[in-house]
Amino acid sequence: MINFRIIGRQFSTSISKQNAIKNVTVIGGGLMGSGIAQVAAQAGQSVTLVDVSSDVLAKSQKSIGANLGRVAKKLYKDKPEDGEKFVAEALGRIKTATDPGEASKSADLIVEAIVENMDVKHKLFKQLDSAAPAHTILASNTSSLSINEIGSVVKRKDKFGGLHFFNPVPVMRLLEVVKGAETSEDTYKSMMEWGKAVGKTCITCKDTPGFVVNRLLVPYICEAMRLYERGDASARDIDIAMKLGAGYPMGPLELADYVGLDTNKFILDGWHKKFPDQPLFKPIPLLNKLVAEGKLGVKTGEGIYKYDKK
Ligand SMILES: CC(=O)CC(=O)SCCNC(=O)CCNC(=O)[C@H](O)C(C)(C)COP(=O)(O)OP(=O)(O)OC[C@H]1O[C@@H](n2cnc3c(N)ncnc32)[C@H](O)[C@@H]1OP(=O)(O)O
Ligand SMILES: NC(=O)C1=CN([C@@H]2O[C@H](COP(=O)(O)OP(=O)(O)OC[C@H]3O[C@@H](n4cnc5c(N)ncnc54)[C@H](O)[C@@H]3O)[C@@H](O)[C@H]2O)C=CC1
Repeated sequence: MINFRIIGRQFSTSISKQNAIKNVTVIGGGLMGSGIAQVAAQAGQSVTLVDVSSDVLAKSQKSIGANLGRVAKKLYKDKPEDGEKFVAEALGRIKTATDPGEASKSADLIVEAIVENMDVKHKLFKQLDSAAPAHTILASNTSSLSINEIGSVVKRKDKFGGLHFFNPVPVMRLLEVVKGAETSEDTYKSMMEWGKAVGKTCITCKDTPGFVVNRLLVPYICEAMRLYERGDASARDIDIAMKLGAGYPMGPLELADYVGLDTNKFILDGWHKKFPDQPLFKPIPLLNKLVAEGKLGVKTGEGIYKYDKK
């Protein structure tokens, strides 16, 4: 087992002996999917990364290469040639594809990380359920939707659950493993073992809105946006306050841009629809305006803040 640290966080690239999952298909090559593909490949697994867009896949491969380089720099500080080998080998384990059905045929585990929309996820999971072998576990990386509701369209309900990663996936050490009402004990154990094998500390959570982290974090981010919208403090000062006053690595408004304002809006709108009386889930005009203008945060070069385009 190789252990290493990044900014004080412990990582491991071991493959657990009990982990029977060797072939992983990740659907969605955006922010989260590319990170999930990276950590699985780093752990020695064969990965197929799927997206509807070839352009997205080309961009993902580029960012995975760069992020593997950051990991290698720390892992092989004194042996850069070994670092180059590590990057090349991990990249070599990642194939890309645009057809989810075809890419499911050899998967032991499929992790879905596409847009946060129930209808789109349902359509995809129906297709995956009919294309994947009987033993394949299907999991969603949803931030806020119900695992039971997403899984309602699959026949293999015992082999369906939630695997919720955090952004940036290669750095954040937590994985929330979510048991749906019909997730079997075997599936749950396999998901926990796989999480450990890709270097994460796993916690278990029931299928409740936002699981643990987002149920606490999303209302916090939303309250910061409302504070800013009311003009109570500037964006910079709100972020400085939470970094220096509460010890957070990023302020809430920086974090909103980092997660993606579209994702924040998908989460809030979904919860508001389900729980219309909960004041914490009420729509935020500023968020709606920025998303309508295509200002989605870091990924589009502008959100609450402006960013240099790469
Ligand atoms: C919406 C949801 O459903 C759930 C969510 O994900 S909610 C969001 C959860 N995430 C957070 O809360 C993130 C909070 N922010 C942080 O932890 C930190 O600001 C951060 C790790 C993102 C960046 O840290 P930073 O110190 O500000 O910046 P930076 O110097 O670029 O990165 C720190 C280190 O991480 C490494 N790093 C950052 N991103 C990386 C990546 N994608 N891959 C590999 N390494 C990475 C960098 O190489 C750097 O390493 P060194 O310090 O050794 O050079
Ligand atoms: N952004 C974040 O910080 C986090 C997001 N999540 C969740 O992960 C999921 C993905 O989020 P992001 O990676 O941020 O989104 P993103 O917008 O960066 O990536 C989504 C990708 O899915 C692709 N896609 C859409 N429909 C598809 C389909 N039918 N088949 C294949 N690919 C398809 C899109 O082309 C896009 O590249 C969402 O459910 C989100 O809620 C979970 C944790 C953190």
